[in-house]
Amino acid sequence: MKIGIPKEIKNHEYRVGLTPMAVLELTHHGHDVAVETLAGDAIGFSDEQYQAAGAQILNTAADVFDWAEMIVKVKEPQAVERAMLKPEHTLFTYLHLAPDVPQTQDLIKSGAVCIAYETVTDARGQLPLLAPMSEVAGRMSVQAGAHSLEIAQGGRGLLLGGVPGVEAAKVVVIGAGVVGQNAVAMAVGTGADVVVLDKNVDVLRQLDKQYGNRIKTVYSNKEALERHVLEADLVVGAVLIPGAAAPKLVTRDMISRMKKGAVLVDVAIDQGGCFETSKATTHAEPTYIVDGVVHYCVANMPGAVARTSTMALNNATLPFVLQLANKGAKQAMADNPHLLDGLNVCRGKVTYKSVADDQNLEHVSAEDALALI
Ligand SMILES: NC(=O)C1=CN([C@@H]2O[C@H](COP(=O)(O)OP(=O)(O)OC[C@H]3O[C@@H](n4cnc5c(N)ncnc54)[C@H](O)[C@@H]3O)[C@@H](O)[C@H]2O)C=CC1
Ligand SMILES: CC(=O)C(=O)O
Ligand SMILES: [Mg+2]
Repeated sequence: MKIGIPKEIKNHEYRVGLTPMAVLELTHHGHDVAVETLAGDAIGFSDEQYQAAGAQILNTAADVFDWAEMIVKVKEPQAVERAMLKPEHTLFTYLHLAPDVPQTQDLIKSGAVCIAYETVTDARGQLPLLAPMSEVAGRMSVQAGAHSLEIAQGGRGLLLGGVPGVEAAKVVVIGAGVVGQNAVAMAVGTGADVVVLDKNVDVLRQLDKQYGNRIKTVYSNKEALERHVLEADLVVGAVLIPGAAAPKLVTRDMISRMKKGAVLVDVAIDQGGCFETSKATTHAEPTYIVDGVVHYCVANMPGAVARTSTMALNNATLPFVLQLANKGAKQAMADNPHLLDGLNVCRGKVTYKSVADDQNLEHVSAEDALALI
C-alpha cells in the first residue's frame, strides 16, 4: 500500500504520524511510504533518516495526499487538509468529531474512510490509541496547572506542595481514567492535597488501594463535585464518554463562585470540554481568565513534548497501521472488531453512534458501512 505522512499543521504541533523506525517496519513489509519534507524535523527525525528507512520525501502536503492511498497523521485534519481528501483515501488519525460539526461535514463530503484513533478499542474495552496521549496529557496537566497558579499567569500565587509550615494547595481531578490517574500521580508527587472524583467506583477502588489515605476518592455527584470544586486551587477536567461530547460538569455559576486565581485545566477540551466556560486554546496562547479563574484548554497538549509523544503514539498505532496496510482497510476492519470501532465516517456515512447522535445525523453501523468500501 502507498502510505503518506504529511507534516502536522495545527498550532505548535510537532508530532508526526510515523517515526523513521515505524516507516522501516512498513517498507520491510513491502509497502511504499512518502513523507512530506521536514515532517519530523522539529523532533530530530530528519528527511535523511526517513529516506534511510526506505521512504521517499515529497515537497508538499498536496503531493503526499495526491500520491497516497492511506494518510497517517496525528491531529484531526485541518480545513486545508480536508479539502485534499478523496474517496480513495483511508485516513487514520485522531478526529474528535462529536463537538466538531465543520470537520464532520467535510469528512462526510470527502467520501474517504476515516478511522479515529480515539475510538479504537481493545479486548478490555479500553482505548489503546488514546491511552498513550492521555498518559502524557495527564502528567502535563499538573505541570500546566502549577505554572498557571503563579501570579504572573493570573494564578493565586500558590506552590502546589506548599512548604514546611504552609499548607499545600488543593488539586481536584474529575475523572479517574488514564488522564486522571496520571494527573493524580503527578499531583501526589508535588505534595499537593489531592481529591479525585469518578462515577466508576471500581477505578476509585483501584486508586484507594494504590494511595491509601494519601488521596481522597469521591463518588462524583452534583453535590460532591460542587463542594470540592469550590474549595479547589487547581481542577483537572479528565472525563470521557467515548466518542461523545464531554458533559459540562462544572457550570458557569460554580466557576463564578470559585476562589479568585484558581486554575482549571480542561484536558477533555478535545471532546468539547467539561467546564461550561471552556474554549479550545493553543500552545501559543494556552490560557485565558473568566471570573478571575485561569483556564488552560489546549486541545493538543502532547504536541508540546512531541518527541516523547510521537514515540509513545507510534508504539500503539503501528500494529494497526500494519493491519490496514497489509490487508487493506476493508479486510483489516472486517477481521478486527477493535479496529472497526475506530471507523467514524465511511463513504459519506457517519458510522459512530454518539457522533451521529450529538450532531443529529443519520447513523449507519460500521459493520454495514464496510459494504460501501
Ligand atoms: N487535551 C489533550 O491534549 C488531550 C486530551 N485527552 C482527552 O482527555 C479525556 C480523558 O481521556 P482518558 O482519561 O483517556 O479517558 P478514560 O476513558 O480513561 O477516563 C475517563 C473517565 O471519566 C469518567 N467519567 C465519565 N463521566 C463522568 C462524570 N460525569 N463524572 C466523573 N467521571 C466521569 C469515566 O468513568 C472514566 O473513568 C478525553 O476527552 C481525551 O480525549 C487525552 C489526551 C490529550
Ligand atoms: C488525544 C489528543 O487529542 C492529542 O493527543 O492531541
Ligand atoms: Mg487533542
